[in-house]
Amino acid sequence: MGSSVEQNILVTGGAGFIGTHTVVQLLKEGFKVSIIDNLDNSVIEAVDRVRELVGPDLSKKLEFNLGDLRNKGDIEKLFAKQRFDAVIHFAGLKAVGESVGNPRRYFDNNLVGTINLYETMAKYNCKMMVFSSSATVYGQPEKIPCMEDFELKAMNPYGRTKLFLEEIARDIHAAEPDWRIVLLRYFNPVGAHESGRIGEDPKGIPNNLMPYIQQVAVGRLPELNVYGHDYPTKDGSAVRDYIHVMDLADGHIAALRKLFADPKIGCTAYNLGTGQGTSVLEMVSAFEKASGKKIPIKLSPRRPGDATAVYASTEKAEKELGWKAMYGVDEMCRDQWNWANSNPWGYQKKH
Ligand SMILES: NC(=O)c1ccc[n+]([C@@H]2O[C@H](COP(=O)([O-])OP(=O)(O)OC[C@H]3O[C@@H](n4cnc5c(N)ncnc54)[C@H](O)[C@@H]3O)[C@@H](O)[C@H]2O)c1
Ligand SMILES: O=c1ccn([C@@H]2O[C@H](COP(=O)(O)OP(=O)(O)O[C@H]3O[C@H](CO)[C@H](O)[C@H](O)[C@H]3O)[C@@H](O)[C@H]2O)c(=O)[nH]1
Repeated sequence: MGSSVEQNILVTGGAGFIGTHTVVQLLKEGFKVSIIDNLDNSVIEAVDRVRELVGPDLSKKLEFNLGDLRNKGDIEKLFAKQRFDAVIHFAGLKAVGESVGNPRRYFDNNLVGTINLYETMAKYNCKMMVFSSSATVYGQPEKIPCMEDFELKAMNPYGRTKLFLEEIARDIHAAEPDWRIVLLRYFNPVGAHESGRIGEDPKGIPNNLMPYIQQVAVGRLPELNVYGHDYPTKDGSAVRDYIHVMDLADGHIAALRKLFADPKIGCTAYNLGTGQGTSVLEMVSAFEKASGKKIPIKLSPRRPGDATAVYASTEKAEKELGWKAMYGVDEMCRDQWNWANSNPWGYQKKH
């Protein structure tokens, strides 16, 4: 199903985890794609794998630009040479712990980079944006499932950049109503493309659960620390809404189509989750089942700042974007393992 007119999309951070998976789907859906990425948290091999996955013909519609959103000139160069119909804005730093120790780096990268992007988009009259927000803007939710109209809170500098960037988007739209902005609040993206050719490849020791489990499974790490076993949940471990990265990628296509089709979209937030809560221990056992590997665990104290249970209300995205996650945790673990098993060191050739 290609789009009738070929639309040109700028994807910031397109070499990263969610970016690469989304670019594959965009190309398959008939969009033309330009990536801008400074490769701060990614490698060019990931973009090469995207080309390999979509094949030589669709690869002709993909352009990679090495550039940093903090340098307005890098963005300007792209807009000066071609017209973009919309921007999907993934580029940003995302490590919560690092943001606590170095908030200036987060404010500089995430806020300044995004403001430069808006300025350049406005200058070239490109006023459609899909922005990567996060369930982190719900803080420690008092009620679950999280609904888009809940009060928003930030728990750390990273979360504050997402909250500020949501507020900035709402202010820009309020002042200039011709902007169309979709804020996508991702829950916990996991899994990989079913081919096992692209996936998440964090630098250093992973902070997030699934990349950590995956590195235990391939023998890079000895055991998983399960942070918290005394939460008031079914098995004492914390509950999250894990979502397959390919479902997430398709959520971006749905958001783009909504932007193009609905002049009244304004600036609107949507949750991208499955609506299902899964505990850490349930995730471990689903991964063991998918991989046939035993994951040694150590029950450890709670991680500071973690919420007990977070999952999405998916009604608004279903109703207004016509999008619903298709995959469950078994498929997420199957594809995560497929990626890990064939790329134990990620995109590196060998350690
Ligand atoms: N993965 C998650 O758990 C999660 C959850 C909620 C929200 N998000 C958000 O989604 C977006 C994408 O996340 P991801 O998991 O793909 O992360 P990622 O780190 O894999 O991808 C981000 C990409 O942006 C690039 N980048 C960062 N700063 C840049 C800059 N100034 N200029 C150009 N490129 C830059 C990085 O090199 C990287 O390739 C981020 O904004 C993140 O905060 C991620
Ligand atoms: O080694 C680990 C890593 C994680 N966990 C636990 O696994 C759960 C999920 O943790 P993640 O770090 O994978 O994900 P979070 O829910 O903490 O946060 C992630 O998803 C959020 C959205 O909900 C934000 O976007 C945030 O930036 C992003 O890191 C938590 O209970 C955590 O304590 C472990 O037990 N051991």
